[in-house]
Amino acid sequence: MKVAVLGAAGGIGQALSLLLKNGLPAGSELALYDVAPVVPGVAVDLSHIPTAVKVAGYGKDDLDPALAGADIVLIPAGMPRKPGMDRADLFNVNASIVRTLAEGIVKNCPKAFVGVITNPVNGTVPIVREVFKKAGTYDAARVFGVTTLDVIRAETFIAELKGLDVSEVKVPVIGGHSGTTILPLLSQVAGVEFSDEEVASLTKRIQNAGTEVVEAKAGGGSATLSMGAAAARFCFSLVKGLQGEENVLEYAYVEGNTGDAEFFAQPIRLGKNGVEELLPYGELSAFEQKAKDDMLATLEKDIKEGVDFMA
Ligand SMILES: NC(=O)C1=CN([C@@H]2O[C@H](COP(=O)(O)OP(=O)(O)OC[C@H]3O[C@@H](n4cnc5c(N)ncnc54)[C@H](O)[C@@H]3O)[C@@H](O)[C@H]2O)C=CC1
Ligand SMILES: O=C([O-])CC(=O)C(=O)O
Repeated sequence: MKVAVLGAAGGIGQALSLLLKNGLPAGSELALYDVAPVVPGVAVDLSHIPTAVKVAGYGKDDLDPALAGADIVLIPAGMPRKPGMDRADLFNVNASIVRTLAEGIVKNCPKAFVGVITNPVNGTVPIVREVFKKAGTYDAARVFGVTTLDVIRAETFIAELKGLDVSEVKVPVIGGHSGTTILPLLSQVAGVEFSDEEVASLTKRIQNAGTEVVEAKAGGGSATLSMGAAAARFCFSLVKGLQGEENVLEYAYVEGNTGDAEFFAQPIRLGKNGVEELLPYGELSAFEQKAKDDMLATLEKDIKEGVDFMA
């Protein structure tokens, strides 16, 4: 198993790479790519951890060898937010970074599973699709926008509020990955009752959790450690699917079949081919139905921005 992390020297990249070094199956290879000159050092540093995962660092001009033969590619490359910015404000800088990296994937490992972390996810995932389409190698089952951070935040906040064991809390989060496009389905959380006020305030907190971190970091970036944990969790699920484990379920932003928007985060079953099955997100409460109807125009605009960038 070879996993490539593109943007590996960044805040997310380093946290994620550490978790992968400690958690990938024995015999795996971890390829760390970044344009920042520190990346070989990050690889050397991680290589001193005694696990059976081989780490190599690749600088600016070595995207091709970093990607050659990769089974999974995770992309946390690009600029993070500062206070006062929306994720959409990152599009101009990050769109071309994602395009360049996707072109490298198409050239070197067109069958890899691609997990896109770079914001704005709502628009960067369509860019990856368009790059693959141009090359004639697009497979919707292999391209994922990583929305796992929304899921783990929802689990954490609900467990805190209700005094539950967080490992037992499962929360569906659908839609996109910014503001109101993030839609937690609190009506589907098993064994928990919420008042209308709790639904309203928890939904808002989950939607604004990224901004909560951006403001607390006061200009020093956005979520990196929790995102590293979220991306590692998603990657380990991809690995389990690849290895033939059954019933590996996750939520991710994919070109799916909900009929809501071209790309939409929904439940998926992972397997050897990536998305083995697109699953329905089930029944929505009146609150959730309205929130979904209200956000679709924003999500569609975000998707169109990515598609138009490649036109
Ligand atoms: N999907 C999600 O839930 C989340 C997404 N993000 C996004 O992830 C991205 C990265 O965030 P951080 O790690 O905090 O930023 P960072 O600034 O700490 O790291 C970004 C890294 O990308 C590298 N980079 C820039 N251009 C590159 C290129 N062409 N090829 C390879 N590497 C390149 C930089 O050198 C840097 O090391 C941001 O766009 C951020 O908004 C952040 C948190 C959650
Ligand atoms: O808020 C941001 O800019 C980073 C992000 O996507 C998140 O933390 O969910």
